Amino acid sequence: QTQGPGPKAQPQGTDPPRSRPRAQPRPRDQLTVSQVMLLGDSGVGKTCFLIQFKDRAFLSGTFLATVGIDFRNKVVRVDGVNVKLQIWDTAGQERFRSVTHAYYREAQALLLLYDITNRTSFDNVRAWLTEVYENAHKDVVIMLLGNKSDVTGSRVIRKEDGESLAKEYGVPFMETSAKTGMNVELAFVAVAK
Ligand SMILES: Nc1nc2c(ncn2[C@@H]2O[C@H](COP(=O)(O)OP(=O)(O)OP(=O)(O)O)[C@@H](O)[C@H]2O)c(=O)[nH]1
Repeated sequence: QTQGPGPKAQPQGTDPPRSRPRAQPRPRDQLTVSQVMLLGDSGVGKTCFLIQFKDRAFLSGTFLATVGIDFRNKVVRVDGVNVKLQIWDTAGQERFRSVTHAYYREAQALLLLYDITNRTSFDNVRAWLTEVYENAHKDVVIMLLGNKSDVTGSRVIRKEDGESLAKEYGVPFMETSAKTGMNVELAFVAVAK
């Protein structure tokens, strides 16, 4: 004769049922915070680069030089992990250098921009890197970006020149456009990674 369904007898000698373990946050749900600093000469497009990343917008024809430092947050997902980027947009003008210096040490990543239509901004990359090596944390992640790559007529810095300068300093390089959005997200994700 087969037994019908019914409550199963608790086997003798077994442990009492335990309460369910509290769910631990999986690594993919954790939020990592990283500080990223935008550097480079005044007018290379740092503020536009940040606005393009944050809002996917480009304010054409307007140039309001940053005063001191400004910052915005954005969360990016890298390899299944959420990374909150705290992005500091620094003033490129010399007179604000002492303000921005104070932030170097806290930065975990630096995006150093030059303008492909402006030779001086490219030549000044060496001076920016000297400042970085003197003031930033030794493990800081640095990336060199040739911005305004959407401009074709007045380009004065070839892509190869940017690549070889980056190679000389052992940093990764990309050409970007804060206007079209080309490589903007990619650059932030690369440093977040
Ligand atoms: N065509 C083009 N113009 C750009 C691009 N990025 C910025 N600009 C223009 O360049 C000018 C300067 O841009 P900003 O983003 O204000 O420059 P910045 O580096 O933040 O300048 P500071 O705040 O003084 O350090 C503005 O007139 C922008 O419209 C780009 O990718 N392509």
